[in-house]
Amino acid sequence: MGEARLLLVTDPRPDLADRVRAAVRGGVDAVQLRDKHASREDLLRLAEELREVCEGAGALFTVNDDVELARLSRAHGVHLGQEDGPLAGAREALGPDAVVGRSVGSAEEAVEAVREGADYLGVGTIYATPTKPEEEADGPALLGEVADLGLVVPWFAIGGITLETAREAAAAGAYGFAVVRAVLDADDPASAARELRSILDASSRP
Ligand SMILES: Cc1ncc(COP(=O)(O)OP(=O)(O)O)c(N)n1
Ligand SMILES: Cc1nc(C(=O)O)sc1CCOP(=O)(O)O
Ligand SMILES: [Mg+2]
Repeated sequence: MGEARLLLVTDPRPDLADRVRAAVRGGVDAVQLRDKHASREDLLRLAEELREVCEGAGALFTVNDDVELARLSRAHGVHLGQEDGPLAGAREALGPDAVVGRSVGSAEEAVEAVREGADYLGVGTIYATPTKPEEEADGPALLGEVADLGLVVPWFAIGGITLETAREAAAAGAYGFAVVRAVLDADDPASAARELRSILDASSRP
C-alpha cells in the first residue's frame, strides 16, 4: 500500500469504469471493487477492467470480501472485514506480495489487525452514510485514538467522508480517506479526488 492516502471504494453504476479512470487521474492511489449483488461473471469482467485502469495509472486495485475473485482477476489484493475471514488465509491464497486490508472499528481492533498482518486498515464508520445506512457512526474522535497508536501501516477513515467532512476528519488525525460518494457522485470525479488529496496534503500528518 506504500504511501497511499486516498482509496476509492466503488459502488455499482453503469459508467463506473469511466469514473474510476477519472478518479485515478485526479490522484486516487487505490481502488477497491465493492459490489454485493453482481453475478460472479460480471464481477470478474469488471474486476479485470478496473485492474487494467488502475495499472495504467499506477494505482493499486483490490477486491472487497472475495479472495477467490481477487485471485481470478489478478487483483493486487483483497479487503476483509471483521467477519470476512483470517488475513493469513487470504495471503496464502494470493501470495506474499498481495495487499490484504482489514476493517476496524476501534483502536483495539486496529492493534489486533496489524498484529494479524494487515497491510492497511479501513477505520470507521466515522460519519453516518447512505452508502451503508445500517452502520452507526463512531465519530471523528476514533481517528484521534487510532492516530495516537502510531501505526506502521497506512489507514483510511471511512464512512461519510465528503468534501464537507474531510477537513474535520483530517484535523482529527486521519492518515488517509476511503470514499465512495465523495468521488463517484461528483460531477467531476478527477477534481473531487484532487480536492480530497489537497486536504490530506494540507493536514499535519505525513
Ligand atoms: C477501506 C475499507 N474499510 C472498510 C470497509 C468495510 O468492510 P466490511 O466491514 O467487510 O464491510 P463491507 O464493505 O464488506 O460491507 C471496506 N470495504 N473498505
Ligand atoms: C464500504 C463502507 N464501509 C464502511 C465502514 O464503516 O466499514 S462505510 C462504507 C461506505 C462509505 O461510503 P461513503 O464514502 O459514500 O460514505
Ligand atoms: Mg466485507
